[in-house]
Amino acid sequence: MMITLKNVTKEYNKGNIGLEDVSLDIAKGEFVFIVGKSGSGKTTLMKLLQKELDVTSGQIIVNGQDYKKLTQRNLPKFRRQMGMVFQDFRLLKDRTIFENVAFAQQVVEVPHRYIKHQVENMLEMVGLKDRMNAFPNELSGGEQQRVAIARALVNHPVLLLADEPTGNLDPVTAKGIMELLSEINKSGTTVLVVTHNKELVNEMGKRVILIEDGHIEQDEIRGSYDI
Ligand SMILES: Nc1ncnc2c1ncn2[C@@H]1O[C@H](COP(=O)(O)OP(=O)(O)OP(=O)(O)O)[C@@H](O)[C@H]1O
Repeated sequence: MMITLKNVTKEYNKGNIGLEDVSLDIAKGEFVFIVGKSGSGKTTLMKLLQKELDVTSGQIIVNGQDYKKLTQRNLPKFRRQMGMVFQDFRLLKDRTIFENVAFAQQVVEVPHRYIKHQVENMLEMVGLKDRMNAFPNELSGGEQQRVAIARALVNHPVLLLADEPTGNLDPVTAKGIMELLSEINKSGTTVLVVTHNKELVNEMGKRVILIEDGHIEQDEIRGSYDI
């Protein structure tokens, strides 16, 4: 399994429940949509998976690593196995497209001579190699999201977590981004996508997990999103 949650509960201060007694298995290589109303617990799940938050009770195991045994010291290295993509892209505005993607590699101290080659390969995959010297504000929203995806993938993560990756994009661009995520999945990366985009969820015929009030309400292999 890539992801296992066993009876996971996350309780915030003042008794606010983020997730309650959630158990879940996601196999290596799966593509999964996480859907549900605002406040249902989707972001809580993503933050627990990134270990940005700790569980109140229960167990999380990702790629063989039990989160309880993950020390603060090992956390950065562990997180490098995960790529993350957000609704608001989160690119560095004063860096070029190339530098934005290269930055992820400099952080992990990839030898300089490899960086250029790998960054260019990633930008080629997302169709933006010819824009590598542009700055983020010279790109459309969809293009910026492609850069963010290239950045998330440049260290070859086993797991890609995307929180509302198409939330700021028009329907056609959103579809292109979902198709790109699907292609990435086909090359072996496990992909989890939180989204409110019903049309795309229904069109893509992937596994859909519906969260409601901190519980898994529905989990279907080729699911749809009707609520
Ligand atoms: N830091 C926090 N402190 C207290 N309660 C919180 C905190 N973060 C989230 N919650 C509560 O936990 C529940 C789940 O929130 P979460 O952010 O996971 O929902 P969501 O499904 O991601 O919503 P959205 O679609 O609006 O992003 C909500 O009731 C929310 O109020």
